[in-house]
Amino acid sequence: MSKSIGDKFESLYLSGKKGLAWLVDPDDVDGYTSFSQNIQKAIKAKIDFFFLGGSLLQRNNISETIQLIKKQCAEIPVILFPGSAMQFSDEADGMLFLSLISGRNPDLLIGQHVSIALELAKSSVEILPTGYMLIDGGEKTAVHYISQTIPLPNHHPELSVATALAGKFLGLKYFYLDAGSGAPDPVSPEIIRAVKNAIKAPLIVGGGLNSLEKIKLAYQSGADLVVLGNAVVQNMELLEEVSSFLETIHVRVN
Ligand SMILES: CC(C)=CCC/C(C)=C/CC/C(C)=C/CC/C(C)=C/COP(=O)(O)OP(=O)(O)O
Ligand SMILES: O=P(O)(O)OC[C@@H](O)CO
Ligand SMILES: [Mg+2]
Repeated sequence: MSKSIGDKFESLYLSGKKGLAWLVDPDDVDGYTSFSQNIQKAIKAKIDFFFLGGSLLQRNNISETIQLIKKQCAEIPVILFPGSAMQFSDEADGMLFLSLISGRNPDLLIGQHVSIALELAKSSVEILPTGYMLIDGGEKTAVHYISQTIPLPNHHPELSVATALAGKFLGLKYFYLDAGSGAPDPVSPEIIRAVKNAIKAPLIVGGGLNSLEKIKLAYQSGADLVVLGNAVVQNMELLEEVSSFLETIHVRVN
């Protein structure tokens, strides 16, 4: 792979272009045929990254899922978005090395990281040090429950800014604002805007982005990379809709 994933994140941030990631839940990967068809749709929609992971995975099929993706497209990077250190595969291109800085659960700030560090050092998986911040999306989501942490309020930007800045001062390079999967309210434009202005670094946004309008608003507020999970499970065509929208703005940017 020519450019590193970190470089790709940086260039989205620096160019003002917008990226799109599809979050694949390995538990949902059942039939080879239907998954293959969806991969084809994702390729056609020119997604930038596959994200792979879940709060609570039931099956041990991460490597198998990566192989299915790689068989059809070796070019689009597969990035682990792990709920725990157990969700590791050295067949991935990269791993969001998430530290849950919105919470005060030491295991998710540093514990899981220690348990996988030696294995990561031996692998060629690219490590992406990421400040992961849960934002209140109006409902308790799986990530809130599993992490046993309290999300940041969705309408109090100073708290999110202070949290993100602390992460930046600790050396984290990328930031992920997540309202939690299937959240009724996505991360608010004011939080996205305030965090982006403060950190001046690549910003990933996800959780509850289930319509083109919500996705556009996230991009316009400062998201460099949007992550879509549940909405795509319901309707694969959303990837194509977002892609068409991105083509129009990319034409305007250049
Ligand atoms: C860096 C290492 C080794 C581990 C990270 C450990 C951390 C900080 C985890 C954060 C807390 C957590 C449980 C995150 C999970 C994030 C994730 C992959 C969510 C995907 O969505 P789901 O919550 O599975 O959605 P569904 O319920 O819709 O499947
Ligand atoms: O499934 P959705 O709501 O798109 O959320 C994606 C991801 O950001 C959750 O961690
Ligand atoms: Mg899941």
